[in-house]
Amino acid sequence: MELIALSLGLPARRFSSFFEDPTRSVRLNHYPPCPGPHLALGVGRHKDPGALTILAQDDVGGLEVKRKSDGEWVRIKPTPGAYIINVGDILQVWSNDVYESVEHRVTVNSEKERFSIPFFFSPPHYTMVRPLDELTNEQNPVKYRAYNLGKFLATRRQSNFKKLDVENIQISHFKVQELANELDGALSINKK
Ligand SMILES: O=C(O)CCC(=O)C(=O)O
Ligand SMILES: [Fe+2]
Repeated sequence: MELIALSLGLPARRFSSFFEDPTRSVRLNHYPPCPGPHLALGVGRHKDPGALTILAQDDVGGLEVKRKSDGEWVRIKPTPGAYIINVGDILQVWSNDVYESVEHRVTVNSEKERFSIPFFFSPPHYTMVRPLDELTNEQNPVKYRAYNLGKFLATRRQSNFKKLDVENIQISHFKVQELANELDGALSINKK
C-alpha cells in the first residue's frame, strides 16, 4: 500500500489509518475437474470489492482477466513462487480511476483439480469509501459518490458468484456521471 501511495504522488503512509483495524479474509478455493468445462465457470466474472487481493495459486491455471482494449478474456499463466496482486474496487475509488479494479473469472478443465488461495485486504466495514481529496480538484472532479463498505459488501454477498452473467452491485453504480445520466433520463421522462 505504501508503494501504491507513492505512485499516486501521496506520502507513503497515506493509507495507514485505513488499515489500523483492517478487514482481512482468506478464501480456500477448490475447483474439481469438470466433465463439461465449456458449460461452466469456476467463478463467474467479477471485480474484487476490497482494496487489494493477494492470490496464491497452484500450477494448473484457469484465472482470466478481461483486457480493457478489446474486452477479450486473457489467461494468467501461473508463475511458480509468485503471488498475483489484484487491485480491487476500493483502490479504484480512492484513486478516482487512476487505478482500475480488473474484471476476472475462473475457468475449469476436465483433467486436473485446481486450488487457489486469495487473501483479501480492506479497511473496516464502517469506512465510507470516496475518492481522496488530494487526487481530485476542479480539473479532475470527484467521480464517485461515497459509499459505506459494509453495506456494499452485504448487498454484493447476496448475488456474487452466481455462475450467470448477472449484474450485481458495482462501484459504477456510485459513479457521478452515471447518476447524472439517470437523473437526466428521469427528467426527460417527466417532461414527456
Ligand atoms: O481462483 C482464482 O484464481 C481467483 C478466485 C477469485 O477471483 C476470488 O476468489 O475472488
Ligand atoms: Fe476475485
